Amino acid sequence: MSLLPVETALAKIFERIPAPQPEIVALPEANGHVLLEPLLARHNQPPFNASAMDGYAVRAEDFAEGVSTSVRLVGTSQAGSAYSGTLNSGEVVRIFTGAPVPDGANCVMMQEVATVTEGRVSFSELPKAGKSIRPMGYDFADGEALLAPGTRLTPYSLALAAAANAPTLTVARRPTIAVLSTGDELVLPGAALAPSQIVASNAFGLVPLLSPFAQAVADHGIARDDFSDLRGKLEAALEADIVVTSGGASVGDHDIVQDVLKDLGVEIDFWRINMRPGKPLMFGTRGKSLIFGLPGNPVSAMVTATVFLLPALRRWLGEDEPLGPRLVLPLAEPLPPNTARRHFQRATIETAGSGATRVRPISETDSGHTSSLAQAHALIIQPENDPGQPAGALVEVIPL
Ligand SMILES: Nc1nc2c(c(=O)[nH]1)N[C@H]1C(S)=C(S)[C@@H](COP(=O)(O)OP(=O)(O)OC[C@H]3O[C@@H](n4cnc5c(N)ncnc54)[C@H](O)[C@@H]3O)O[C@H]1N2
Ligand code: MOO
Repeated sequence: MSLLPVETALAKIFERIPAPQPEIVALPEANGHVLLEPLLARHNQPPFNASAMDGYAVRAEDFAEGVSTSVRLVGTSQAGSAYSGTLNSGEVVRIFTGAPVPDGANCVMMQEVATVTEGRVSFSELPKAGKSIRPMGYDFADGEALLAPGTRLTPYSLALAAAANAPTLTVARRPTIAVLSTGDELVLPGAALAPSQIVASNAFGLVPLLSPFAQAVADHGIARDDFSDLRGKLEAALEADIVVTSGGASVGDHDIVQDVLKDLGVEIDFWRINMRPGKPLMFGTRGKSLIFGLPGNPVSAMVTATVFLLPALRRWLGEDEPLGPRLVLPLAEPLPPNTARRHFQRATIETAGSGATRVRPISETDSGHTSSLAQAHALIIQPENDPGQPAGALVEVIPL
């Protein structure tokens, strides 16, 4: 049986991902979307030379060492209401944080160093040109490209978009996703378990894992290992851009997902990857729909979703780095030798007393062992046939 290398499988998936489609979203709906057009500043920020302090706007040259130390208070500039005149030699204007610096002034002295007596102001420090002034356009200039296409929008970048006066953004349309669990033995959480029944847990991890990248993730529930039940439920699921099944992906007599998919006209691109957990992953397409047949084992389902589906979704959205974040960290303890399959090993990330961050493999490797996956902070990517690594060796990890 030949098993497909992980990279080949990813490349085959990426080949089937459509080019990103534009969609315009208002800022409050834009978090997590990926920009398709650059964010361009629609004005200078700040729009005028602005004071960074509550204090007094002065001409620094009036205070050159040994020269006049007291100036005459002639007015006020506050946020939203500027001082209209020009500051002349020997004059000072009361100013507040964010307010426009009057023409002629080139320095703001904070009020803590000012003394005001009978309409005149003196300072305990020497004013210097440029002090406590944010020049017009200091943050960004009108027309400047602030965020590039491919940027995933965060609360930080959305605050920037608002500051740039952009009420909407052009982003990539997100796919709709249908999740379908398969298996005669499955019951929903909360039910009383009859003998040989298993709680269907996969969808409860997959839906929140995929949701940040999707327009909607619909849980289509459980299909039985019965051709017509599975066919009907898969047919409905195929309305979505992406269909994700779990279970029935292997070689058992009840593993009929692939047969039903073929019957529905799905073209299978590949089946079985050279990795553990997750070997029986299946991928195919029908028209515009992509179908991922994940293994039923709970750890295999979540790991294959992390290794293949998340990059597929990032690619769909046109993200810069479709593989997502990767770290290289030293091992906190030795990593045992690997088999011929690439191993995505559960691990915790810890910060030692010295402050060094290290990754500690979790010895549990069973693909049905959900509690160890829940404890893991990362997956160590251990290459095929790796002879094992000593503590301190650097390994690549996928943070979870
Ligand atoms: N003879 C062989 N047997 C198996 C092979 C093989 O190559 N030859 N591969 C093994 C590997 S590796 C995996 S992974 C599993 C995957 O099997 P399936 O995708 O067919 O999964 P099922 O048999 O349906 O279920 C496996 C296991 O997971 C439980 N399960 C299923 N769905 C859910 C769910 N939604 N939530 C929680 N748990 C679920 C199910 O009850 C089984 O215990 O095949 C190996 N066998
Ligand atoms: O692919 Mo399986 O996940 O090794 O049990």
